[in-house]
Formats: sequence, C-alpha cells, structure tokens
Amino acid sequence: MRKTVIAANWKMHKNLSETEEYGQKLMTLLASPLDAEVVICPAFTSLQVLSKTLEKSPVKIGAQNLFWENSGAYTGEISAPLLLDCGCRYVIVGHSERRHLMNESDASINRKLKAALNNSLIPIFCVGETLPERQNNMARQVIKEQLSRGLDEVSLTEGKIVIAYEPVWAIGTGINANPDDAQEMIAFIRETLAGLYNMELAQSISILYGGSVKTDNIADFMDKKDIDGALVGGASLNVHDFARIVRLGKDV
Ligand SMILES: O=C[C@H](O)COP(=O)(O)O
Repeated sequence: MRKTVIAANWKMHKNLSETEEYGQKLMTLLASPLDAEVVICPAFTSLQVLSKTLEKSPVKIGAQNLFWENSGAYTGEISAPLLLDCGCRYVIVGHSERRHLMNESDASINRKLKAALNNSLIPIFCVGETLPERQNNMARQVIKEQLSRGLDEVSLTEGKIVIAYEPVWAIGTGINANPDDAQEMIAFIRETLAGLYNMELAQSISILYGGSVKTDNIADFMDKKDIDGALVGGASLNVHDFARIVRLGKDV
C-alpha cells in the first residue's frame, strides 16, 4: 500500500524563533496518531532547530534543495551528508521555483536525485508544466521529459522516492488544479513511471499534488485514487492550517 505523505514547503520563510514556536505547536496539534507521513521542509537555517524541536514526534524533516557532491570547494552549496547531519530524511528536488528562477536543468536535477538516493535521503521530485505549456497541449510531453531526464540511470526501489506533480500555474496563485485534472495528470505520471521502470514499482510510489492546496480543498484531492498526498506551500506557514490539512480539512 502506498504511503500518504503531507509535506510542507516553507520556502524562504521563518526565522529560528518562529520555527521553534511552530514546531512546538505542531506537536500539540498533531499529538494523536497520524494517518500520513508528515514532512516539514524549512529553510536550511531552520533545519537543526526544527529537527531538535520535533525529535520526539513522528514528523520528519526535509530540505528544499541539495548539491550533488558530498563535500568539497562548492561555496554556498549544501550536500546530502550535511543535510543528514541536521536530521533530514527528505529533500525536495527540482521544484519549479528552482527550475525557473535558478535555471536548474533536468541534468542537474538528475545529479541531485542520484546524490540524495546514494545518501539514503528520500527525494520529493517535483514535475509540472507552465500555463503556456498546458494551453498548448504540451503538459504530458513536458512531464514525460522531466521524468525521463530527471530519472535517467536512476535505479529505484520501493519507498525510495516521492514524486510531486505541481502545475506551475497553480503554485502560489490561489488557483488550484481541478482535482479531476490533477488525478488525470498523476495517473499519467504513474503510467510514465511504469514505462521507465515497471508497473509494480510505479504502483508503489507515492505521488503528491502541489499548488494552492488549502484546508478546504485537500479532501477533494485526497479522494482521488492516484493522489497520495500534498506538497503545501503558503498554507503550511500557518501551523493550524497545516495541521488541518494533515487531518484532511477537519478541525484540530
Ligand atoms: O512546494 C510547494 C508548492 O510550490 C505549492 O505552493 P503553494 O501551496 O503556495 O501554491
């Protein structure tokens, strides 16, 4: 059975005291057993304090990026072993903000995925089309290329990777994808993974939806058979909202 994963991507938000306060509050709000793997991906600077704050909780910590080398003269970069040392179990790879604002290519994403997997970090590998690509009926082709190039010569086994489908036009816009469309695209991602690997492996990989997920739409996405969770940006910054998203919109 596939794991449900609800992941928070804080992006470039929250200082140390805000991080600690959030972590403590989250522990209280999510004190009863969880039906999902909950992952928080703060800024690099908050990793250690969040990991310490949540050490007695089942909530996992993830980073938002990594470099592909394990160590060396790479000013400003952070490696997988350094992330592990800060308590990370997950790392986001190939987020559209990095693809578009930092010019990350499929080739560099491929190296990052390999570095994460070689160091037993679970990548949350993001794919998604832009609005013009969708309007020009290129969404499937774009996703297929992002998957095949990103996963080139990447060997996978069950539970080692999570995929996030994040249509770029839905990120931070308040305009979420229609859950039926998201289901269709995620089913297509699974079909593509089956072609790249095999059906059994494709069926075992958790695939998340991301893009304007909120307390009032999470349940609609989670109702869909191929959608295994969410990667949440803006709404994850408010601890009550995020805890409610983890509980699929119910009050906490
Ligand atoms: O990584 C998260 C996504 O970029 C979604 O962000 P958003 O929930 O603010 O739309």
